[in-house]
Amino acid sequence: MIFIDACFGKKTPYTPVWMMRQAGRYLPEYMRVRAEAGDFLSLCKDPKRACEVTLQPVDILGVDAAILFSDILVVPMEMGMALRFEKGEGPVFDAPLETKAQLEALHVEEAAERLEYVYEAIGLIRAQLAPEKALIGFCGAPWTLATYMIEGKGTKTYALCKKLLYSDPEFMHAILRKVTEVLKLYMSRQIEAGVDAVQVFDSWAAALEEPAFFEFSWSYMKELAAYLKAKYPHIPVILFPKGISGYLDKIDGEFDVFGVDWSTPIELAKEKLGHKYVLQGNMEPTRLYSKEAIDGGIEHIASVMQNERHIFNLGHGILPDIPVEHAKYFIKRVQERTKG
Ligand SMILES: Cc1c2[nH]c(c1CCC(=O)O)Cc1[nH]c(c(CCC(=O)O)c1C)Cc1[nH]c(c(CCC(=O)O)c1C)Cc1[nH]c(c(C)c1CCC(=O)O)C2
Repeated sequence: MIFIDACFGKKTPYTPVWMMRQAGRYLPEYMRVRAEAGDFLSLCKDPKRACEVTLQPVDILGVDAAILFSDILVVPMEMGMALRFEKGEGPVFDAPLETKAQLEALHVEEAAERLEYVYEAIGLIRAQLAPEKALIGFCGAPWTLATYMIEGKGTKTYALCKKLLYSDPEFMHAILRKVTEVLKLYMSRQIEAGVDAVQVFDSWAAALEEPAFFEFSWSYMKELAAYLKAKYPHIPVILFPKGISGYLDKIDGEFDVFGVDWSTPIELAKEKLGHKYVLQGNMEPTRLYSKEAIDGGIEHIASVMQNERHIFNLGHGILPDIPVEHAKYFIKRVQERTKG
């Protein structure tokens, strides 16, 4: 698998490419299956349909890896927090985490068991995916999951999380420790079900100042990655802490690929981390609105990375109103430009 070779820094015939959020609303085929399923969470819990939408971008766009279709928030949901997705509002936990008793009541082993529908989807996908294409499993970082669990929904200020973090850091650590324990079990089960690589999304890493990032986010990412690398050395681990270009000097730990977000200059990531980790990324996702902008973005990244120790991707998820034709163009142009 060229994607897996690239994760381990091996030379590949071209730079493999996939897109974060590649299974999603910009694809009419996805919208059709979601409508059949009823709603988004029902789709996540339906292994056959989750398999179908995971495979769509591989068939339609020709990406080199599939990413499991699910959501990071199924983990706190199966730990026992009721979750709904509201139109225009995004995810909502109606009873956000406020007290130690609530934390105490959340499940660990049972949560990993209840996520059986994810493992079942992985089995179906791996059986249908072409052998040369990789299947990426994923989870949210403990910090990013904790932001939703504490705020109850997306937030601009992270006020509740930060109030807790600075006023009762021990409680914050207790939350992060419990989530990390579930993620160790969950990612082990994903690997045993058949994923070829795993990515941890720390979408809200940039909410934290430097010492807080290393204490409350990165330490748990590293702990999870080290656990998985010790247990499954053949499975590449990709870490994606979004928006932390100012902290790159202090990034370390046992993992294979560092996900570079679009706000971090790729030259800077290469200088600071390129010798230690394979880099993934980092085209500005809104460049997909224009073919000229796509060409310019690819040219810049390809000329810096030179088809070495690199996986092409966007620097965050694809937006729902991107024309499918432009997404196809991006994938094809990367594969052509990086040949040889
Ligand atoms: C923060 C986060 C979430 N989910 C995820 C993250 C981290 C990645 C990132 O930073 O983008 C991760 C995620 N969510 C989804 C995937 C599937 C795999 C993929 O194609 O990348 C992955 C990897 C499907 C999804 N997850 C969601 C959708 C849209 C649901 C729909 O309307 O069908 C999809 C395809 C819903 C979701 N899920 C989440 C939000 C905030 C939303 C609502 C956003 C919106 O409404 O646009 C939480």
